Amino acid sequence: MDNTPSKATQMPLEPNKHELPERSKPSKAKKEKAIKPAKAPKGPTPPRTKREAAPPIPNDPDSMFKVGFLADVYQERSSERVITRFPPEPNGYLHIGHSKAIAINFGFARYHGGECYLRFDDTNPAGEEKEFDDSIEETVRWLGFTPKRITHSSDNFDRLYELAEVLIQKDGAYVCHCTKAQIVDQRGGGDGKKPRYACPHRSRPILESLTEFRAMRDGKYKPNGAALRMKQNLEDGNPQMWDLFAYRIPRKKEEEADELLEEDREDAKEEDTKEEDLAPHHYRTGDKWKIYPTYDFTHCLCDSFEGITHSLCTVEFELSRVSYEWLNNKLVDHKPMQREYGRLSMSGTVLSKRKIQKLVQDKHVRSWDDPRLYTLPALRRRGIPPGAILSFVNELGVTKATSNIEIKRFETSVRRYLEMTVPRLMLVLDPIKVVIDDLPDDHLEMLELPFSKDPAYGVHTVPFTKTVYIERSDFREVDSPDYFRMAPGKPVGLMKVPYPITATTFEKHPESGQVTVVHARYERPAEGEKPLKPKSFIHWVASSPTRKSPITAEVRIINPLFNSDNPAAHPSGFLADINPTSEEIFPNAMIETGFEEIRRRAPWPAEAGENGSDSEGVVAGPETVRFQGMRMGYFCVDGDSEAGMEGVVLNRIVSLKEDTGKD
Ligand SMILES: Nc1ncnc2c1ncn2[C@@H]1O[C@H](COP(=O)(O)OP(=O)(O)OP(=O)(O)O)[C@@H](O)[C@H]1O
Ligand SMILES: NC(=O)CC[C@H](N)C(=O)O
Repeated sequence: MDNTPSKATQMPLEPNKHELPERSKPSKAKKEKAIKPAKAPKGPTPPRTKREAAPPIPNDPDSMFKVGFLADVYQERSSERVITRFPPEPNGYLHIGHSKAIAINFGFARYHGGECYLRFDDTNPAGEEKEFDDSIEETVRWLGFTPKRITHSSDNFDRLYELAEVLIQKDGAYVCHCTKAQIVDQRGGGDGKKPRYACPHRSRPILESLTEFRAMRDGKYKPNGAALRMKQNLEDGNPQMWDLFAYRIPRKKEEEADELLEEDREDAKEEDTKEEDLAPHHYRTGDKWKIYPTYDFTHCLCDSFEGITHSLCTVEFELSRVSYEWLNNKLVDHKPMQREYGRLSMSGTVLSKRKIQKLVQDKHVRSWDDPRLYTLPALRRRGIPPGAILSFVNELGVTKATSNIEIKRFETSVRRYLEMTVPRLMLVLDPIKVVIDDLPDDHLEMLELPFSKDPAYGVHTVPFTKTVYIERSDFREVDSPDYFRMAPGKPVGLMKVPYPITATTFEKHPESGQVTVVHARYERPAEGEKPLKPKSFIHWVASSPTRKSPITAEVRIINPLFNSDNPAAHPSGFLADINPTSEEIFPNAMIETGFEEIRRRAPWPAEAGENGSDSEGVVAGPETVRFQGMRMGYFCVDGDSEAGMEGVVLNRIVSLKEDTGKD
């Protein structure tokens, strides 16, 4: 029997989601007012975009449960203790969309004083792995949720099998040997518009189906040679009632045709031919089973076994609600209530496992957790705090409509969160040396810098010496009246340094012509004179071997991985839409010494889920070392860093929302 996927809403030929793409996702100053954009020389220019208009952050992190869709869902069934589940298939890493499902399922239970289980929906052995199981669990904990129980659909394989026999005995299922084409025809053809008619096997005697089902179990049939179908209602207008599969004999390698890339499609076919007779190996049950229950048979029953009260899933399962209830009514007493909410999808990126795999395989990105991706491990590595993700989801709210979100909006939300939470320090991405000639060689002044606008964060000290480094883009060889940073003859403030400095001369590399050193004068006023007031202040770091300053680092600036909002729609394929400057590397960045304290105190502030010492959270990784690099953005330490203060690698989490000069 051919198992090629088909349009689910019209023709639910194979009830496993991998065989049913179409049940599927909707096609898927002291503000320095004086600082003006300047034509900077090469190098990073501090961000100067206007403040993005963004919706206000709901003050209440539980607002999504108090009003709207989820409040209504609760009202429908409020008399029992709430039990929910988050049911991922362990066949890949979770992505941003899953954070909504996690926030909803775990959050709903927590809000109502109930419990939520993490259930691995492992009914499709091809592609499921323990590695994904582990990663998913860690991600859920990283988001700050503790599953009350961790279960697997496969825990119930014996019980499900027994119930399948019961269903046959109740004349509610039959073994079918039709080909895919025959089944399509029985269901009214490809568009479902022709008359529907019963499968010839539908009327076979109960005992015969029972014998054949046992034969399926015992290996008499090759993959797809027979299937157990539910005897539903062909008259019903809902395709989810047209005798869905309950059990199937899968091939070793399954196609996920909804996501299959053209180039992979050919490979997959070849492999399928070679391996088609091999039974798949399940990562938990091994080779015990040759037959596997479908999603439609499994999910509702497992929900019932676990005492789930509210089974919350995404809208593509709305039509499935009827079959969900039909089967539970036939076989079990406890009846969970399925309700469907809108998916969260991100534009400007790809979330499909196969596409991400291709990006990794072809080395467009380093790995599945490359910070340019929108898998949750990638967002974690990029330094986005779990709280920022939850706040983003809460901000969007929950309705039945799909939230199609632009990367820009997500970043605005993250930026706002970081602005209120992380400490600040000075970091120079692309340094240029400044020698303040009139300061003594051994000048060492310790200056106090606050870690935040919030005094609770405290202060730290940084050395100020004769040699400092500033951002290359903060210097211009030729001054102009509309330029307010460093240029010959123009005083500029160094943040928190008592007096301004004025560039006097500069040296250039004979070949590259690049400025190598700027010489400056310290504008200490003579007795009785008023100090000069610079029009702008720039960030800097000092050179002080005794104070171990600066700390050097490689900084990776994360830009969008794709040029367009819809990479999948690119006529030459999504790979053709890759942004060649999705990652900019600054190998010689410099950080001031406050970094040591931030690193020591991380996670600072502590985030739910990053509480390394607590067995329920996850071990705080390098990404929990987060700070605002003043005027430059928000940064975190990348796992590629070495352990000490040498070999630090930073990722820029997001740029700053404000124009330059914000202290
Ligand atoms: N984009 C999304 N928005 C909201 N919820 C989602 C999204 N994607 C998956 N979910 C929900 O997360 C839960 C676990 O999903 P699972 O990993 O099994 O789904 P999936 O549809 O295979 O995901 P994928 O997008 O990786 O194909 C399900 O309840 C599913 O409905
Ligand atoms: N009902 C659901 O939440 C569906 C979960 C299921 N693992 C999926 O395919 O997406």
